[in-house]
Amino acid sequence: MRLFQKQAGIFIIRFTSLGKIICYRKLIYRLNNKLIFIMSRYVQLVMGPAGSGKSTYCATLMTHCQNIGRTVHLMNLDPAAEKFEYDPSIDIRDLITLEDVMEELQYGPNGGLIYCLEFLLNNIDWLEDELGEYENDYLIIDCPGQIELYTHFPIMRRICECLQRLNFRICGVYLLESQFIVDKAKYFAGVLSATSAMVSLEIPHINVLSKMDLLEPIKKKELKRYYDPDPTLLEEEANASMNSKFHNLNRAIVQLIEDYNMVSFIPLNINNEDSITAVLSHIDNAIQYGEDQEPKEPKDEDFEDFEG
Ligand SMILES: Nc1nc2c(ncn2[C@@H]2O[C@H](COP(=O)(O)OP(=O)(O)OP(=O)(O)O)[C@@H](O)[C@H]2O)c(=O)[nH]1
Ligand SMILES: [Mg+2]
Repeated sequence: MRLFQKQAGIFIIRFTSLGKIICYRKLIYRLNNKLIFIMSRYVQLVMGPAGSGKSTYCATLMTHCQNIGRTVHLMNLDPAAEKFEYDPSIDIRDLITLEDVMEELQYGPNGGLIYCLEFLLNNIDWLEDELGEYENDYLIIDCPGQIELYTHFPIMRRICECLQRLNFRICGVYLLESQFIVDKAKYFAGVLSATSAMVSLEIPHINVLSKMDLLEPIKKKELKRYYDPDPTLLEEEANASMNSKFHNLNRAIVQLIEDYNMVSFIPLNINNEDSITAVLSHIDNAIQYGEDQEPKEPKDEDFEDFEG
């Protein structure tokens, strides 16, 4: 028997990292004439370019969370995904698959993917049903690798709005491959794509440098400068290695990076437990995980105390 009775919701107003205001609903339950807040639900939206290591990151986090006793669920948003180390609890392929769209509508892979996600938005009640009203929920969402989904189509934004309506606190986790970042031009390109996702989604956001285990020690040292770099210094270095006609562009990018104050990256070595713990604690901090503990449904023996 369910002991809690849902009573109402109150609206909480918070500021995002961009200084924008977000508003979410917190449920209030009644138990023996006492009103109790129910803890928010949490979600990591794992994004990044194709092949950046999103699915591997999701599997690594699932294993890590199991080891530390945290219950998390995988959700797959990639209609073209083939297989997963962990079975997704929610899977867009149960609604629509890229293969069917390409076969039946003669779409190419990229157009087909956009079609699938727009189909999801047009059937958002399917997603809402799948997400349900579970308490104490923590989801890790594996997203497709097409960055246009986060940058110029409002698809991911609408999915985030749906999650926020259902009381999820979302952290965007944007993966970039560490090998590419040591090249300044690629660093700027990576920062721009991550900034674009952050600005369009307006959710707490962290950048992760993936595949650190593949870097040679000498490159790792070099990369440290990029974790929290001085953009002006980077501009000087980039200018030194680029044609002068790009200098104004470099200046503009550096200005943008400074304005949004988001140049920091967290390195992730999936073979190192401390590295995984560090990434998770940054995310916990961003979504204030565990800040408000949910009242657990009392066991029979505890219940006698409640009744006095
Ligand atoms: N050594 C190493 N390989 C990795 C790591 N992360 C991913 N890979 C490899 O990189 C390739 C791509 O990884 P995925 O996790 O499938 O990347 P993805 O971002 O999910 O790719 P898409 O879904 O196609 O966009 C695979 O061959 C992985 O085994 C990592 O941290 N270390
Ligand atoms: Mg993947």
